[in-house]
Amino acid sequence: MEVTGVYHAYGRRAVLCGVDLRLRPGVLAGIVGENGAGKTTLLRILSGELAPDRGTVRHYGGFGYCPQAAVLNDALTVRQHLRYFKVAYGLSDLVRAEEVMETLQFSEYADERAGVLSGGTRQKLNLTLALMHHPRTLLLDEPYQGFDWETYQRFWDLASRLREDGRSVLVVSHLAYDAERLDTLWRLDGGRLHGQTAEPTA
Ligand SMILES: Nc1ncnc2c1ncn2[C@@H]1O[C@H](COP(=O)(O)OP(=O)(O)OP(=O)(O)O)[C@@H](O)[C@H]1O
Repeated sequence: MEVTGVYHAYGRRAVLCGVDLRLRPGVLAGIVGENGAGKTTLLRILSGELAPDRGTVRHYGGFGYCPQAAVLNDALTVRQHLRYFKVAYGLSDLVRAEEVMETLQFSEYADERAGVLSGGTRQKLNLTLALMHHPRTLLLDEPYQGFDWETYQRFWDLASRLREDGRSVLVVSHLAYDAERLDTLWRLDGGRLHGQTAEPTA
């Protein structure tokens, strides 16, 4: 993924003021920033949900986007969500989705309606829906909110395996607890990305 000169304002409020970012294959990267720094705005632009005022975003291959708030239909079961997304992604089977469910350990909820799931389990489903087509690039907005400690560890194992498999993963969070797990960490401040590691521009 390659991002060049992205600007965005809501009315007169400038939020992004020239964001440049390159994500190579096999890189696990993070963006941190204070509340209101523009992290979600940036991810919405990277995913194509929001058009930037200026600048370009190029994806090389498919990407998955896990938004901060799960977009689930409370009346549908977990399995129905998977079937719906299988069609949307044009997949021939649910093998990858089932693998992710096993890793996150919520396969036993397959026939539960989303409306009765706990916050953490909804987030597991949200993440599975973003991952199930095995995208080249993954964009994750606060992906582990609501996860218990064990699930949190499993999430990072999953992210490491994706990296080993040559995928790129971008995790956006308001806290940098996980800096040592990342290849690259940027801070979003003043509408721009600032490098935080020895190799700031992966
Ligand atoms: N649709 C919108 N219309 C107007 N202003 C918006 C809109 N969305 C976000 N903003 C403003 O843009 C700024 C950046 O918001 P954004 O949600 O991108 O920040 P964030 O870094 O993700 O914050 P948080 O950590 O609290 O989730 C904030 O001041 C917010 O109030």
